[in-house]
Amino acid sequence: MTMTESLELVSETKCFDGWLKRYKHHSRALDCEMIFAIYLPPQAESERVPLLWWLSGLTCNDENFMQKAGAQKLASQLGIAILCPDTSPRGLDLPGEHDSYDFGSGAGFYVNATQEPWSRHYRMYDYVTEELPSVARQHFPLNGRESISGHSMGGHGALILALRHPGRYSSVSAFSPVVNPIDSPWGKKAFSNYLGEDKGAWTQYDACELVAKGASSQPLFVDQGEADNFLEEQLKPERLEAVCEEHDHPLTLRRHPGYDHSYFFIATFIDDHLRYHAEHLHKKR
Ligand SMILES: N[C@@H](CCC(=O)N[C@@H](CS)C(=O)NCC(=O)O)C(=O)O
Repeated sequence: MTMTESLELVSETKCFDGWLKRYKHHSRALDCEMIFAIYLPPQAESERVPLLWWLSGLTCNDENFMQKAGAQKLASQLGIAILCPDTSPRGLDLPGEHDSYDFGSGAGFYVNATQEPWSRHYRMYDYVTEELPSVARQHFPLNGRESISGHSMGGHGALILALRHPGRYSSVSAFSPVVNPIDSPWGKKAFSNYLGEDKGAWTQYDACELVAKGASSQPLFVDQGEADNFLEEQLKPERLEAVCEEHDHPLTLRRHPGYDHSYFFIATFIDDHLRYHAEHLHKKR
């Protein structure tokens, strides 16, 4: 039996004939109060609509994408809902949690932490794959079809969730993803603290490792700016390209000269991603 979760409406704003709503709820997976945002297109007033998950990057919450990507106009036309979770548990004060931008609050990395004190709350993998989908199904007119996308740490999240759940997401895409976190400074810092020093436990959260393992054959669509200041040290898209090539895994990797890591890059290409996801979400089965 599933319990109906209660949601508190934080705000609602009409936008391109649909509604942008923010809700607060108690997360059982994270054991704290969380806020998420959902854009409901106008079609949701009379029918069930498909859902695009958007996972944001370091320092973000549920608002960055909704305020900066400019996705609502086309999502409204295409009849797609978009749900943005926050990027970490909130309202806690664990030791060191707020000391740096790339670890702790705003930096949950979409993993289930196993190390104290993080393991009590930092279970973003379960939150995004189990708890929030169940909340969304209970409260919104969704038709059960889902796709997923994200940026940077959230691009990593989108790729690993899709690779680990074959058949669940109709399509997956990412902007500037951390494709090989087990070998990037951001990933090493997060995984050693959340998961411990046993690197065997890290590989289940690494897109390159999952592709090498043949976890799923889902095509990957990635956009990367060539003027991104995190490109060489943290993101390393050439690693994903090489492993996909070696294992014959379908990948579309577009490199865009001059674009950086910011939401201006995302806003420039978000329509391509929305159309890509709409094509898969609306496909007749
Ligand atoms: N030092 C930068 C690094 C963090 C960063 O670039 N975050 C990206 C995701 S990895 C972002 O989306 N920032 C929030 C925004 O641009 O709205 C900062 O603190 O903003």
